[in-house]
Amino acid sequence: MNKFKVAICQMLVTDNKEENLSKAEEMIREAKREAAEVIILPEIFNCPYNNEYMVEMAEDYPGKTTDMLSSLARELQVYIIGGSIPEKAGDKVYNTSFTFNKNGELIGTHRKMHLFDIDIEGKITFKESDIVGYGEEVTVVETEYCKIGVAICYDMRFPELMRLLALKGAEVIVVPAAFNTTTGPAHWHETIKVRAVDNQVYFVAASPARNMASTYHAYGYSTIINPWGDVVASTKETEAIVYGEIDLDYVKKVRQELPLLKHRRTDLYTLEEL
Ligand SMILES: O=C(O)CCC(=O)C(=O)O
Repeated sequence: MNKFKVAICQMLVTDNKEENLSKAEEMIREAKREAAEVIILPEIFNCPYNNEYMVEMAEDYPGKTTDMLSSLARELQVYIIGGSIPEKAGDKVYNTSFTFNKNGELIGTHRKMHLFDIDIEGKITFKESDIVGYGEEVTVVETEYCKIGVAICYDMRFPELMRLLALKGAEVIVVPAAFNTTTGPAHWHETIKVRAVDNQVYFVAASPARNMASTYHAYGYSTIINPWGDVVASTKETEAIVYGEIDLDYVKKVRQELPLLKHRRTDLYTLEEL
């Protein structure tokens, strides 16, 4: 089984949780009709990406959103990488991605490790760490196809983490993300391309659609890049499902022809997970 089809549901997220969940369900069902086997949602898909909403709408695991993802995965016999949601754990909130296998079992939980605390003069200020706790684990999930590294948005700006995912065996890296109309045009395409090329993986970056009625204007442009750096599939800022084929033989081929991972000078430098 060296090929499989992935789908990114680039959905429009509003401040109505019920609407967001129905939209996610509708798009997941549509992706299944198109024979996707791994279906991916964007970062913070059940509420707006905004500190007040994230606190107000945070859910425990298991909860309404994760129950829905799990039962859809089981019913439709697909993997679901459930974007991310604000997860309540005790008195903390995390920005967390839950992954379910075809039996609806939870096979991965990634809590965003790098929090988006930025202040770009005259453009955008965001301080996620005011309300979100730091994740502490590197996440690689085992699927029947291959290992998939999962990280969330700002996490992808840290090449060390992306490299660790590849060193832990990931042949695909999936990143639910929500760049914005300042950092998106500046860095989105370049970052996902270079992470794919550096680590010789398929890189799947899943954004919400842009909602100008919301306080945070997501960039959109969900994209799948292959290990050579070619765009497999992409879209613009409006709602859409992006489909692409992952070819694991191609990962092998690129890694054989240009053996970057083997040519690292680990006698001179190392990268380790503590
Ligand atoms: O890195 C960026 O430019 C955007 C990051 C972000 O929006 C996030 O981490 O949610």
